[in-house]
Amino acid sequence: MILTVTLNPSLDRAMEIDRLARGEVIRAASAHLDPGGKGVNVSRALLANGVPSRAVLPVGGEEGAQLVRLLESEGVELLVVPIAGRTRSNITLAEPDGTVTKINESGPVLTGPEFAEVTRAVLAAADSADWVVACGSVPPGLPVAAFGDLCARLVDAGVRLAVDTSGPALRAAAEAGVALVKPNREELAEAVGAPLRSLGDVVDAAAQVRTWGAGTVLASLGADGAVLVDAKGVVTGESPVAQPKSTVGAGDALLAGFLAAGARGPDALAEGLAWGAAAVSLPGSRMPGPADLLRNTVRVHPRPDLVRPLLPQG
Ligand SMILES: Nc1ncnc2c1ncn2[C@@H]1O[C@H](COP(=O)(O)OP(=O)(O)OP(=O)(O)O)[C@@H](O)[C@H]1O
Ligand SMILES: O=P(O)(O)OC[C@@]1(O)O[C@H](CO)[C@@H](O)[C@@H]1O
Repeated sequence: MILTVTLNPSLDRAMEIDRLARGEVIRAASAHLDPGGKGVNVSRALLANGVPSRAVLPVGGEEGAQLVRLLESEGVELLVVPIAGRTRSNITLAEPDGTVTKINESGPVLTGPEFAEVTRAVLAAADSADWVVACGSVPPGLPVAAFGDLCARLVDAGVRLAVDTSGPALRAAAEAGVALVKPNREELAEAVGAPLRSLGDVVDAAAQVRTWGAGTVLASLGADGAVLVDAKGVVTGESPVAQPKSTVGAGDALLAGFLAAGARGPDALAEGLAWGAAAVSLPGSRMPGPADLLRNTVRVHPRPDLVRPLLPQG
């Protein structure tokens, strides 16, 4: 069983539009409402592929109730912690050329007592988990140090902990000695304070994050694929997508596939890439199931060309 923790979940509203024109009324061609938040998405992807998972999430207000209803209708096993604040709604605007504009609310305050309740739920359920996966932004009101303490408590308890977050929380997780971090290109560049222009830059940055304490770095690079750096070395890979629909949640699908396939080595990276590419081919934050996975388009490189430049950033 893989336990996910989403401290700042969301309702994800995605709309397909012709063109993002500032200051105009834009008519959406279609709209999707999905349960959202990075850990929530990891649980949804695992469930869609028959891997047992439970999701811990604080929820509040009408939006929170709707989020719970959506997740229950998908069959996601939940450990819900009620909070006073209102669960956020995040908006995605997707254009035909694959450009995605995302507007995320900061989310409700998570108070000290509410975080204590989340911590209690996580520690109680972690005993029976193969992995605990803590993902997404740290909500307002919660000090990064408190998030770091949660990571340290789980690591001290012998839990295999994977973290996908950004900014100071990413560094706090690495310093707590988590088994795995999954930054994307921007998050990794911000963590090391330098732009990443080639695969070699990514490998160097990942190596730096490992010196802070993280065991494995799985760096996701959008259309450039992903880079896996661990004690055994470096593996890279990619899986081209002919018609990207929405990249939202692709990183969560990549992480879910990597964990589902054992979380080490080229085979797990290849599985993660298949899940990430499949998520990109689906609209909104929809997570792929077995019928969406095209494993034969995945390429992994145990001896990668590290001078290969990355695609220019949009
Ligand atoms: N345009 C694309 N073409 C092919 N594969 C893609 C594309 N975008 C993303 N992917 C796949 O999805 C994975 C995750 O993408 P990305 O690096 O954008 O994650 P992310 O920023 O963490 O996403 P999110 O936070 O929305 O989950 C990549 O490693 C890659 O395998
Ligand atoms: O604001 P955060 O917590 O960083 O990210 C939240 C979010 O953008 O991440 C998921 C995609 O990975 C979406 O479901 C959700 O809206």
